[in-house]
Amino acid sequence: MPTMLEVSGLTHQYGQGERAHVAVRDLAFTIESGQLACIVGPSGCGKSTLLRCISGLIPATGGSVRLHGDEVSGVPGDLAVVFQDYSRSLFPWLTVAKNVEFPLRWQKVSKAERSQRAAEVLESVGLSGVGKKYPWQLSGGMQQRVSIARALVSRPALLLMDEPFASVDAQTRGELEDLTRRVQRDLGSTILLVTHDIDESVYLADRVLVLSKSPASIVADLTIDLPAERNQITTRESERFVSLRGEVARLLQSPQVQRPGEPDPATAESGPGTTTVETGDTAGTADTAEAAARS
Ligand SMILES: Nc1ncnc2c1ncn2[C@@H]1O[C@H](COP(=O)(O)OP(=O)(O)OP(=O)(O)O)[C@@H](O)[C@H]1O
Repeated sequence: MPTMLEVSGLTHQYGQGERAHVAVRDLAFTIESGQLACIVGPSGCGKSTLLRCISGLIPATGGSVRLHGDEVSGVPGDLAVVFQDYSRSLFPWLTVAKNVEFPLRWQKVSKAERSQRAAEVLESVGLSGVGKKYPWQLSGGMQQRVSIARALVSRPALLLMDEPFASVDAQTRGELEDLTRRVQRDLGSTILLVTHDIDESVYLADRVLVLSKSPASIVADLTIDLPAERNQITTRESERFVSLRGEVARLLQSPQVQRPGEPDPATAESGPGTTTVETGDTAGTADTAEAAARS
């Protein structure tokens, strides 16, 4: 599979001088075309900052982001983002169909094609027949489906999702997870999704990237070798799922998972023997990090 996203040495620092805060440091990873990768990391570690840099909303202060080989220096036309807060991202004065068509207004697409594509994509997220309603007439889960449809209507090369299911109830969350995997499979979408939820990351992903605490760096890059067909009950009960979930949880909780040269404050006095995990080069880090987590 060709590389869709290449992040190299990515650093982002907010502010200058005494107020400077490095949110992400020297991140490097690639996402292949058609892959669904999840990012998990502790609260405040820099996940949203990473997505903002990838989407071109804020510039990297170091390193680079490439989308299908082109350097990202502003918001790329073929990238879409789904945010957690659907109620603030949909326009309440536009119908569902007009919300979904909205991104096509900047493309050379006729009015007839706009409405046809909106209808198709609404059908693909299980919302055919609601195009004439307004967002506020729909449930939260349905509104988030509209947001996903709107993101997909322009057939983006990369779909970024920032905690997309954090504001819906558990059952709707499961339905939206399955929808996301179906969309990835049916449309061949490349998806990078940030979540706080370890189970969700394992259930959804082909790969899970585990970030360190702030400033974020990659401490593990796990391949999720579960069968492609997933089921909310049987997959989550499977031995492999439970094992992978434990692996991610151990990585996240491990006090040993520190950046090189930055000892864990809790063990700083212990000197040699403090375990560190290489960052930057993601290859092979999972085993090292897991070993750190288990030691
Ligand atoms: N605009 C900003 N100016 C200065 N600092 C910021 C800004 N945005 C974020 N930060 C800081 O950068 C760090 C990373 O923030 P970010 O929102 O990227 O983390 P996150 O992992 O997405 O957090 P959460 O999991 O809580 O959503 C935090 O310490 C945050 O306070």
